[in-house]
Amino acid sequence: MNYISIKEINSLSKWVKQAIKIKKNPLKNQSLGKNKTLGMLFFNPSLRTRLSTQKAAMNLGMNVMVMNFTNEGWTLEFEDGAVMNSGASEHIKEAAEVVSQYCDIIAIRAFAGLVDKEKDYQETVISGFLKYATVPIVNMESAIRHPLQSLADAITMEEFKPRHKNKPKVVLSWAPHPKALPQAVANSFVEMMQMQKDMDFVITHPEGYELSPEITQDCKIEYDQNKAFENADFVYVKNWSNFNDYGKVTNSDPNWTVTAEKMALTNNGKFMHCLPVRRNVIVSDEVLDGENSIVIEQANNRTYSAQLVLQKILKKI
Ligand SMILES: NCCC[C@H](NC(=O)CCC(=O)O)C(=O)O
Ligand SMILES: NC(=O)OP(=O)(O)O
Repeated sequence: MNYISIKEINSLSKWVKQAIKIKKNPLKNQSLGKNKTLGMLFFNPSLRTRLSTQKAAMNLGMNVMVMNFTNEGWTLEFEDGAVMNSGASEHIKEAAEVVSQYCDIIAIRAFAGLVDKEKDYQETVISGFLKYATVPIVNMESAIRHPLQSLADAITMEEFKPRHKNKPKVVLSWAPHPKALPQAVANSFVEMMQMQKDMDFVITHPEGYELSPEITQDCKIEYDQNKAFENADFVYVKNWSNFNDYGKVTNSDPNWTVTAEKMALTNNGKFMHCLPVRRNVIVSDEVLDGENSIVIEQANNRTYSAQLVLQKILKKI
């Protein structure tokens, strides 16, 4: 079993319940991972993913090895048949086979390069590991998906959803950012929301900032952010760079920053963000520090999302 996309989950509501159960007693399965090794490979920086996944593995009694490829690993080649006479020192074929001998599970973080859309949306790095590794692979944010994050988001919404309402309203809102960021978090959030049975979902972003239509499918899009916020129970905020004008920042309109005035349009809505977040660019201090901000608990749930995934894989190996 691999965990590459949230679509791998057969019943989201069951998984969320299981994760909440783990949260109540995280050390219950301490012998499950005994003498098993998790290898965590990072091609990009991380705080939450690195520590929460390591924590989850430790809760299961696993050994953990972490490697940063950004400045410590050989530059890898992913193309079959490549003549390796320039930058890359090692082919994914050897690298993945070798790491598989040291680890029982390999977890990988490799963001989109945001230059070559086709390459990013083909998931070159994670596909290379899937092809050549001989052990299960866990996605810790690939070019186009962040399924450990969206599982944690689903857990968080289950904990905080208003009990009196049978169909909470959830808004995914784009917000400005100075740098070009991947679409992965937004893509996985959309895919997770499509699996929710009893939630109203709307995406809001400036015109031209549409995510991949293959991801959003028939999701409702509202270009007026204020309208989208009306009566929302959850506001999930995230910047992404342009998918059509690929990887470009074509809009940095501060009117899209989430402020207390905008949150006042909601149904006492909760504010969510995967973090790290740029204060007073994505969201005002007032909202982020306010009582409806659930970002810290959301980050806490990353441990139980990762623990559930590792637990399921360990039971199968
Ligand atoms: N894993 C959570 C988000 C990671 C990444 N954010 C970032 O790179 C933010 C960096 C900055 O704000 O400088 C993203 O958007 O996919
Ligand atoms: N939310 C998240 O994935 O955070 P990190 O990038 O710090 O791991």
